[in-house]
Amino acid sequence: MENFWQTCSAQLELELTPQQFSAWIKPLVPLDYENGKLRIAAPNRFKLDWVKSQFASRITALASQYWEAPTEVQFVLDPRTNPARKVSPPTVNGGIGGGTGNSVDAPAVHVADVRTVESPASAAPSTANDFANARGREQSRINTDLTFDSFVTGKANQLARAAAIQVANNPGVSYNPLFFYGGVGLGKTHLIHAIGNQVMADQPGARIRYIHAEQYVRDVVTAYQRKGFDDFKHYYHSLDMLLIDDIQFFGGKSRTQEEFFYAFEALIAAKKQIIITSDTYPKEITGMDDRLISRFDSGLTVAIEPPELEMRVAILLKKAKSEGVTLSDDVAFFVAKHLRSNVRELEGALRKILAYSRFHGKDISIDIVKEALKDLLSVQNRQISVENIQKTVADFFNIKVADMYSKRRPANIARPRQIAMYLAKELTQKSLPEIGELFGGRDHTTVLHAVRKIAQDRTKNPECNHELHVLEQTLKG
Ligand SMILES: Nc1ncnc2c1ncn2[C@@H]1O[C@H](COP(=O)(O)OP(=O)(O)OP(=O)(O)O)[C@@H](O)[C@H]1O
Repeated sequence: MENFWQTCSAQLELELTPQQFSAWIKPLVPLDYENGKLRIAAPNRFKLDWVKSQFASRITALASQYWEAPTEVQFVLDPRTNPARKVSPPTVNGGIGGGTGNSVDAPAVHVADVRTVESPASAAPSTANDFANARGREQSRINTDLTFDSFVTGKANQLARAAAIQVANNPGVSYNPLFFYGGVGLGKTHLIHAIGNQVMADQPGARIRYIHAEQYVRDVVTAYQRKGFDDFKHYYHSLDMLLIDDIQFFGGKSRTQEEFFYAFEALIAAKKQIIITSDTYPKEITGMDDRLISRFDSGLTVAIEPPELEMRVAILLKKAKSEGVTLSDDVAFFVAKHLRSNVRELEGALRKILAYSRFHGKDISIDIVKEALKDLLSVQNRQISVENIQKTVADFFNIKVADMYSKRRPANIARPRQIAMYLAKELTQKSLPEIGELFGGRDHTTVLHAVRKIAQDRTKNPECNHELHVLEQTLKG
């Protein structure tokens, strides 16, 4: 059973984001396996319900595959962390998300769960004492692996890294807040942990806190339930540095935004550093209060772009080296040429290659890579993704990928965006509404307009036709 759990965890780690993996899968403990029934313990009811709804079918499939027989997976509360205890009763109407003036922003999917669980924000300090004691490295939630040393620099992120170093050297002084934005898996989280690590090393007593925006929302919910806003405020307002990740999750959550606004004002006034990440630039975050948007933009806002080829190669070589493996340049180039979207994808591919070569006892060569990444490469070859189209078109017209999702309309951005929409319709199976969604939540009629306009231009304008031809060839590889 232990072996199964290792295999299953390794697989899920590949499939999920690091945050998802460490929040949901890591805390699970396999208990026993008997007569085709596997029991897995979760640390609390909140996690149990969430894991059951989100991951049960995947874990069941992996278990059935492993034991080569249909397996029933049962999730139970971990008896060690849950001696029969009283759970506070659900609040009645008017509680979380009740639509009253007092409502608070439960994370959309968790509303029912959050009400009944003692500590939904299991990673968050939950009592006055915990808040008061939230000191030091452990409480800061800084990941010590994510440092400037392990961060590879290239054109795509050199500005962001320079700003990060500047802020790490002069927290609260140079740029406040510092705001990083960019697509998934491009190193935003890594970079803010790197700042945290450096400041922690320079000032060991500093009260630093890294928090994912979803967790902050849950902290607000918990504070609301326990009438603990004084502790909450005291904790967040007295930090020396707040690193808040993926702030787009605050969109539409007005109570969270209000609390964050107070924390923001208090910290900035006290010259305490705030660093924020988001998948898009401040003005583009949907459902965000204008006062917050203007404050986000009041320090320095820097983009992190998808890594270029040389940087992808450097990342692969460095990551392999840290695993004690030397990759040949040929192999690194091969992988980097085929996988272009983000660093997380590169890491996943490298893990697969290393596992494959260890398992088969063979040295890593291009043939081994082709075998190990068979599924990934065939998907890449067969399917052109909208993400890929956006990146290729942005590169071609020398604009930022983020402009593909942005609401900005200058012609030098609007036209490439229309071309990307046209290509998305031509080269993928996506519907107009799906494409609109992938271009920053635009309406399908906007996509339709773009598709028609570019199709028409193509017939009339040879230069446009040529551009599209080049782009199509590039995308088809
Ligand atoms: N420039 C880089 N050098 C080395 N590793 C990197 C770099 N950029 C990203 N990574 C690694 O890639 C993985 C994904 O990066 P990270 O989690 O920081 O992305 P992100 O931009 O925060 O994405 P998301 O918005 O999905 O959370 C991490 O393991 C990180 O260490």
